Amino acid sequence: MEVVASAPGKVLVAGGYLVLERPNPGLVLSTTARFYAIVRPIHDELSPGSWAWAWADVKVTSPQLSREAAYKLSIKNSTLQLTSARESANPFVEQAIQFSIAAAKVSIADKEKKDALDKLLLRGLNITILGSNDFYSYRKQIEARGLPLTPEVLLSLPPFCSITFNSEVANGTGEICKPEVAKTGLGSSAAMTASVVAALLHYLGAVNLSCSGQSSSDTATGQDFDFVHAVAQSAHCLAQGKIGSGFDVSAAVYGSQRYTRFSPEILSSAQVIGGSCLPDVVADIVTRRWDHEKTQFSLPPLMCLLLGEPGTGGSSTPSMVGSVKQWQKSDPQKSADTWSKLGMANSVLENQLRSLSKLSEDHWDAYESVVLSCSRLTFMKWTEVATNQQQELVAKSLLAARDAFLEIRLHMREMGMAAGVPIEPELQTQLLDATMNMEGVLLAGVPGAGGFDAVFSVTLGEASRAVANAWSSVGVLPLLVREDSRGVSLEAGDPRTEEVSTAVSSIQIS
Ligand SMILES: Nc1ncnc2c1ncn2[C@@H]1O[C@H](COP(=O)(O)OP(=O)(O)O)[C@@H](O)[C@H]1O
Ligand SMILES: C[C@@](O)(CCOP(=O)(O)OP(=O)(O)O)CC(=O)O
Repeated sequence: MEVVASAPGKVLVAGGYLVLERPNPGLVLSTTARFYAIVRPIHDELSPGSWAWAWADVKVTSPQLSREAAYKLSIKNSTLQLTSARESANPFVEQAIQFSIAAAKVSIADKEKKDALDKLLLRGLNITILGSNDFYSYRKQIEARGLPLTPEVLLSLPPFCSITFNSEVANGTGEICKPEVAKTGLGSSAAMTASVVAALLHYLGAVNLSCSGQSSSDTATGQDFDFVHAVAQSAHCLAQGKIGSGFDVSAAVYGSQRYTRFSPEILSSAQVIGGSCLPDVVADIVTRRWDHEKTQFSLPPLMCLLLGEPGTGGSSTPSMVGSVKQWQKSDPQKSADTWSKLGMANSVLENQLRSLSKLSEDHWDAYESVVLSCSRLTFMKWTEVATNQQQELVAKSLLAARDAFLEIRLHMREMGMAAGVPIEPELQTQLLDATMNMEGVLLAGVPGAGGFDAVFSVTLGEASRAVANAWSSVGVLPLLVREDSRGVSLEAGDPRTEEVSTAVSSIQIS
């Protein structure tokens, strides 16, 4: 018996910083970049007498990191003890395993089923973790080999490539920092945690994800998904050592959405885990009333999400959040004013994108013809393409969405300036302005907390190709990631065997 579950990476297109405070929403798109967790037993059968054992074996393999970790699992406490080298540890995976097993035990009341669960655990857990190439940056390797910064080069990489590390850097104290995986900013830890939790909870019979279907609207309200979310969110916060807004975990579980954060008090028991035992903490967490809100939201038809890596270096979200919070304290009036303007602009953007989705449902022909015509024109000519009332509505909404986004960027820049952090750095501003002035471009911005990470664009029709070419020519690497509104999903099998048949694998770059 083998269970394979996957969860997507995210792009926060609007609501950065504000989403940290309830009830401000964030608009988050889930992506085609996915993490996969494969769970199978280590032993095919339970050896006689082993039912009385107190410990089970757990093996976690990360082929891309060439890493294998071995643990002993306490059947009574659901806790793990690392038995392999310390370097093999992975806090996100460890918390995901411990929380999932404890949660599965809490969710199963029936004595016979509890015994069956213990027997399954005693057969050991063999967990394999794989992340799509899209989560990792290959820019440096591409440049080092003198290859062009094009999506075609990325496409030629074998799937689930081994991961390269940023070079070790001294941190000023003479200490050598731990090398960090070079990332593209799609929320690898959240997607990885969600995939492990989903696969384990399904494997242990605590949830049934088999009917997860293809559309996120089928799954978004399911109790099973709420259970996966509560467990994944708690494990992720504990491993991360901080409570962010949680939009990344929510997108990994439910897919694209309008997200309002959970009240951080829900995790108060998880924070004091040092004192209380894990099963009690998990019993508390899964019975809490989780108050996060996720409403259906995704890009309207014929729109495309494109990401690019400018390669100007990464940024640290926690320190940027710290600076913004500091500014809120030191200048409450001005910061409240900027937040209120940002909140309004975010809401206009959301409403315009919603009305575009609605127009596409109600008046498809008008919608299609305007969007496709606009995809070949710069925004200044967009009103000219409308020849009837419905078409005019579509063109007006496109322009209103664009204006709202320009306003968002303006206030994000203001916020960055006031807080002393480069939320939309000057170099990015030039790139984003140039992109937003191209034919068929609706939006171009810095996702999430902003900074020097990836940039994104939302384009119309086939315009993404020209944008990708333009980005390549100015040294911005267009990524292969697109929007995919699906959250957690059960897979038919090991993604490596599925992808082998389709992959166009020519050059080895790692
Ligand atoms: N393919 C992989 N297999 C196992 N662990 C991985 C893999 N890719 C990333 N990780 C782990 O995921 C974590 C990423 O966490 P973090 O740096 O917080 O990233 P993010 O900001 O993307 O969430 C790290 O602990 C890293 O070791
Ligand atoms: C500032 C934020 O509101 C958004 C940060 O979004 P990013 O997408 O930049 O996040 P990371 O993947 O953690 O770097 C913080 C939050 O909501 O937790």
